[in-house]
Amino acid sequence: MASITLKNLNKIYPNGFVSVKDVSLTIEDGEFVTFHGPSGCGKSTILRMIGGLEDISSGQIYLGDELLNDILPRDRKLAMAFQNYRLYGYLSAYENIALGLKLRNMPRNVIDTRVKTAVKFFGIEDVLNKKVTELTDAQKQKIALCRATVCHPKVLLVDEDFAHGSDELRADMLQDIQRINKELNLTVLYVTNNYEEATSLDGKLILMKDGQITNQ
Ligand SMILES: Nc1ncnc2c1ncn2[C@@H]1O[C@H](COP(=O)(O)OP(=O)(O)OP(=O)(O)O)[C@@H](O)[C@H]1O
Repeated sequence: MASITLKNLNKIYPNGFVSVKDVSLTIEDGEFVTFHGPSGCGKSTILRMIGGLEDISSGQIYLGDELLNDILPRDRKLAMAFQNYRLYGYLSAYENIALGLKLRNMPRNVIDTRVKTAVKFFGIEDVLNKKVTELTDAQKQKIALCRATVCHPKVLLVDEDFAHGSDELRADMLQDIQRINKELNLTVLYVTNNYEEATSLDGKLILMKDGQITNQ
């Protein structure tokens, strides 16, 4: 089950700043959930805590019945699409997509099938053997999404800074993550500062202010 449950989640930084205040929330399996609020309201902090990139000060995060608090990020069955893609320029698109599968010691034929299925899904079969440095930003963005989905995560976490650079890249990314939600049945959590965008997306909208959810 890919539901996410946040129970009384708090994030207090060492300087005493409370970024997330007692947030409780249930996200159902397969939902597309958009977090929106002004800069600094804590929405990215929530995403980073779910992904395991930020320590939790108190509270619990569950994926289905599984408590995630003390599970390493790579073992959480979540994929993250954040800024900079973290692609390796000297490797080919294929090698970048396959990286996580290789680290998990998957058999070569399984890796091959998964990589080819992923590029087909995103319509970029033609770039498989190119080095990342030879790709356009639009292709790099899709390669990053291939890499995020190829490990068959249950949930995809996307921060809006993933699509940086142009409106076109952003529109592409939104289209892709909605397809990932609908066609691959992944639960998607998306963080955005843009109100019009947030209200135009299908699914659940979570509004935040000063570390709290305001529309519950
Ligand atoms: N290490 C830190 N120490 C103290 N405060 C921090 C630290 N990291 C982040 N913050 C503060 O926590 C608050 C929430 O940050 P967060 O990145 O979650 O905001 P956000 O709502 O996603 O905004 P943005 O869209 O600008 O990223 C901000 O006010 C930020 O300044």
